[in-house]
Amino acid sequence: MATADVISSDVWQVPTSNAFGQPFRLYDVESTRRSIVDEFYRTNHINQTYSFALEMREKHLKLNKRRMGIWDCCELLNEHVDESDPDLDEPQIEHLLQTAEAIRKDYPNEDWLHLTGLIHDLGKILLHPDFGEEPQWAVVGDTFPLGCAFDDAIVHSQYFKENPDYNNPLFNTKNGIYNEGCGLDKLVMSWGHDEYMYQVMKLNNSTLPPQAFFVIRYHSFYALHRAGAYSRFMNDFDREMMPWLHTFNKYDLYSKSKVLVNVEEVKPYYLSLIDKYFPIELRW
Ligand SMILES: O[C@H]1[C@H](O)[C@@H](O)[C@H](O)[C@@H](O)[C@H]1O
Ligand SMILES: [Fe+2]
Ligand SMILES: [Fe+2]
Repeated sequence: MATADVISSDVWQVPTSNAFGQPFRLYDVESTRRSIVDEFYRTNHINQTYSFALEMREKHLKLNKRRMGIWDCCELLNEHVDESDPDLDEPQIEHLLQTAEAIRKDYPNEDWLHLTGLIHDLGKILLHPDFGEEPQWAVVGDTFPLGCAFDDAIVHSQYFKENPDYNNPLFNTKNGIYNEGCGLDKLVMSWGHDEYMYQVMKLNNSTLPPQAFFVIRYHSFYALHRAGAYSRFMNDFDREMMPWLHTFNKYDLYSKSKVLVNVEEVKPYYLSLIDKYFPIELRW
């Protein structure tokens, strides 16, 4: 049998361009999604203040909006497209499965990391009417700490000039209200799907390992995991977790593509992982 024309590879291939044929995470050049993404970051940077983040914690961490299982949430998220993303305009369930399947190819034995891929963006459910239909700027996009100066490494940092915290002397010094080495856990991050999902996992007693919690909580903190900004706030635990965040990011970012995963085909495998690490029904 002739097999020479079948190119198969055992490792997942990192693509060189996104679904629109451009490099990933280009925010400053003309691109298909530029105006949507630009406007997204303008409103995000103006409105994400320290007090707003605290208000949103108060509003959403009671987890009194809905009861459902992890897979139900994946399906519910299907109708939403992320306006902050220059690299993808597919429904979210595809992004979740693309991430998880790419990880699975390279780390066949780390089932917890497959499931982390599947669930990492489920916090975007805050866009749904049952959760108050939060605006995109309060749910998606990169995250950053509040209560200290905004770093230039944050995407579109020019828009922070109109953020009320920018001129608040309590918050606008280098370290603001924090001490170096205090640990990332002490930082109040801009509100969004990362922190929400981290808390959902924690408050519903997921048995996933600490690495999974860390990855989900900080996967949008590009200023840190890509540029090293704010690393002065890390403690030993954070430094131990960090390599997993770097590994995860490769699959989260570069698996975005127009080649879609067949949902029904992989569903039984992911249902078995959900069953292993989560209760049947969670509070959201
Ligand atoms: O546009 C994307 C998207 O919203 C992702 O879910 C988030 O994790 C990224 O940080 C962001 O750049
Ligand atoms: Fe995300
Ligand atoms: Fe993602």
